Amino acid sequence: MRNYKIATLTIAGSDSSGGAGIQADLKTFSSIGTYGMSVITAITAQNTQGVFGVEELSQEIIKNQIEVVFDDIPPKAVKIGMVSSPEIILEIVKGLNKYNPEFVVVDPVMISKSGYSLLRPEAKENLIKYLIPKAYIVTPNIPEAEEIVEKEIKTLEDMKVAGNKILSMGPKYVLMKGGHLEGDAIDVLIGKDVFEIYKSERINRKNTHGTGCTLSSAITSYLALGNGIKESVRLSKEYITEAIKYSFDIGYGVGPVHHFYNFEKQEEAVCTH
Ligand SMILES: Nc1ncnc2c1ncn2[C@@H]1O[C@H](COP(=O)(O)OP(=O)(O)OP(=O)(O)O)[C@@H](O)[C@H]1O
Ligand SMILES: Cc1ncc(CO)c(N)n1
Repeated sequence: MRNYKIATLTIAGSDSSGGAGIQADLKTFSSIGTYGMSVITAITAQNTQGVFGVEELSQEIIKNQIEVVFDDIPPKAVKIGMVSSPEIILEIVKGLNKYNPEFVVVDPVMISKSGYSLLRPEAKENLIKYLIPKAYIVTPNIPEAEEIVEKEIKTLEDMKVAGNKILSMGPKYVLMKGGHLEGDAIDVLIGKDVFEIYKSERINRKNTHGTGCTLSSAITSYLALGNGIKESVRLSKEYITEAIKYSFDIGYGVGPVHHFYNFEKQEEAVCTH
């Protein structure tokens, strides 16, 4: 059930072409039915063909955005995406410590689909040491997980081993995303007493710009709306699978996934005035 009085926040980078980053996150929040807000960490000049420039925002304005948002509309769940520098990571961790949101979803964004690095190499240490331990759930894809555990991942068994290693770094749950392997798209959820496999058929489409951002924002929304972790991931996997199925050609490169908007009657949305 949608509830526009439940706020969700994305702390991430802007994608000027609207397919990934902040823009994908806000589209997902709206489509699932939470009130979306944003703290922008960096601006990327990006389109379906690649990333052509990045400008990080200052620590001051990032801190300022976090404080004014939390002081006015405390989000129930927060998603963290592109956080490119060690200093930006520390600023965000300070904010999380100050406000203690119930759910923190960390998508450890490192490299864009087009191969552009969105995390400075020197930021990896802070990501692992300070941000991942704050996560309720962390959602690495295969290359990100390989970078975090410093080991190659080729099979489902490798995914389990790496997932457990990441779990030992402090988050409550790890969702290992298998989109980069061959065959079915298999994601694995690992927690202390949780082990779940989410499987969908691989959809043969080139337009997968923003899949990771969309999945982690969907999890953020479903958690905020009161679903448990397994149900949140199940619903999010369903969301991303449909979004990829109906992705479309726009631009000359890797197009975006499609966000569905179900404009139900006003009275069906929970939104008391
Ligand atoms: N071709 C596909 N068909 C079906 N599901 C897919 C496909 N590609 C990815 N997925 C699913 O999409 C979700 C995102 O996974 P993926 O591994 O693509 O994330 P990502 O690499 O972080 O994305 P991004 O490049 O946007 O950061 C996962 O649930 C994955 O299983
Ligand atoms: C700003 C931004 N965040 C995340 C991604 C995901 O790769 C991207 N392409 N751009």
